[in-house]
Amino acid sequence: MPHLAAHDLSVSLGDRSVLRDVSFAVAEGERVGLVGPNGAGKTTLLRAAAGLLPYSGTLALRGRGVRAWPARERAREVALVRQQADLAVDFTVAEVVGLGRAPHLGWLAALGGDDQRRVAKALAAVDLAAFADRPVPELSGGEQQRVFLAQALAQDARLLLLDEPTAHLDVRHQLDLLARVRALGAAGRTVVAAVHDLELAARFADRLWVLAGGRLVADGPPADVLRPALLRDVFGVEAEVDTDAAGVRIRYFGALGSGT
Ligand SMILES: Nc1ncnc2c1ncn2[C@@H]1O[C@H](COP(=O)(O)OP(=O)(O)OP(=O)(O)O)[C@@H](O)[C@H]1O
Repeated sequence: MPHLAAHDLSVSLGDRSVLRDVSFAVAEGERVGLVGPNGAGKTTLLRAAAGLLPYSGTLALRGRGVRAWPARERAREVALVRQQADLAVDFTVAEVVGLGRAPHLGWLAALGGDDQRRVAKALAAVDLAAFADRPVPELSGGEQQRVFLAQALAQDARLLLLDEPTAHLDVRHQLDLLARVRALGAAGRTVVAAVHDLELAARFADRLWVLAGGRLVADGPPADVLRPALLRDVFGVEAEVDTDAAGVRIRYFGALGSGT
């Protein structure tokens, strides 16, 4: 049974049809890169998969409709790391990551020894062990992003939905984070991550989904999907693509219609 599967999934927000007839299946342990132009519906797809949006069609987590799962049970199975999560309160890094343990604890129960160990492990996994006692609002955007990834890791969900996890990261932390995400897949976690940088997406993912105008227009191995014709038609850029054992490299010549 797929870990996550959709059939003719459609989502409307307000009176706008944002996802249309999207079908896919993700196996346990697969790493999917979700790419597409601004406004294509990537965030919406991730939020729907987390059970946060009404939809039509089917969207099943381990064979059961995502909205049919009791919220607490679903939170042990799925973690969504949003774009630019805002934190208004002055929690420390360790406290915020500790919140990821909530679905595993009794009502208002304190973290036990095992929870503390998982928090420490999650902090180490994102290279933030030294930041445990720092207030989160004082951290840089990229550091905060790693805190929220650590929170999802501490949550110990089998399915990680990541919305632009590398957006605020410097290049070392981008590569480092995606390598860690790859390792999570190898450890049996399923990852679906929206990533704007197509080369980075190709580097970590087994499979790319390309969304355009709310439709899934391509689904396959990165080297098959990232062809010049698709880059032109979907992303509006002229580019050359080299594929070899080291990965996919894209040389951009310019945006269509911009005269560059
Ligand atoms: N609450 C809302 N009501 C109406 N339309 C919305 C709402 N939220 C998002 N949309 C629209 O849905 C479309 C898809 O948005 P979404 O955020 O899923 O795109 P995205 O692919 O993640 O974009 P980006 O790359 O810019 O983050 C956009 O056209 C957006 O304007």
